[in-house]
Amino acid sequence: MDETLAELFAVIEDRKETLPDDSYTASLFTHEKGENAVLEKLGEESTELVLAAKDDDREEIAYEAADIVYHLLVLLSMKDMDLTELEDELEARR
Ligand SMILES: N=c1c2ncn([C@@H]3O[C@H](COP(=O)(O)OP(=O)(O)OP(=O)(O)O)[C@@H](O)[C@H]3O)c2ncn1[C@@H]1O[C@H](COP(=O)(O)O)[C@@H](O)[C@H]1O
Repeated sequence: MDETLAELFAVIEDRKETLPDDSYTASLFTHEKGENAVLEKLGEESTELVLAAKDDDREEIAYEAADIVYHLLVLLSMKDMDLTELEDELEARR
């Protein structure tokens, strides 16, 4: 899981740097709404996750959770944070 997150974060950082035309990630970094675009996504997907959980829909829970994790990593990158800051916080709670 750590490796998956690290690889995804590296792709996000690359998209931020290179801004390819066909990249959804790049479109979040250049969105006219600024960081609100990713913040709105996180809000919408949190609601969708809650609904999936209430329905006991395991497939939908995994889908929405993945959407949230991806957009969370985009937010960290947007704030020029590193994945280790999240990992350090989680480690400090063990
Ligand atoms: N993990 C993701 C990822 N998760 C979600 N998304 C996009 O986030 C958007 C979510 O929007 P919506 O919630 O409106 O859409 P939805 O989830 O299809 O529909 P609902 O949940 O609303 O029913 C969709 O366009 C998804 O494609 C992602 N886009 C990209 N990635 C990763 O980022 C990499 C780089 O992608 P590009 O930047 O597009 O090259 C990819 O290889 C993936 O590894």
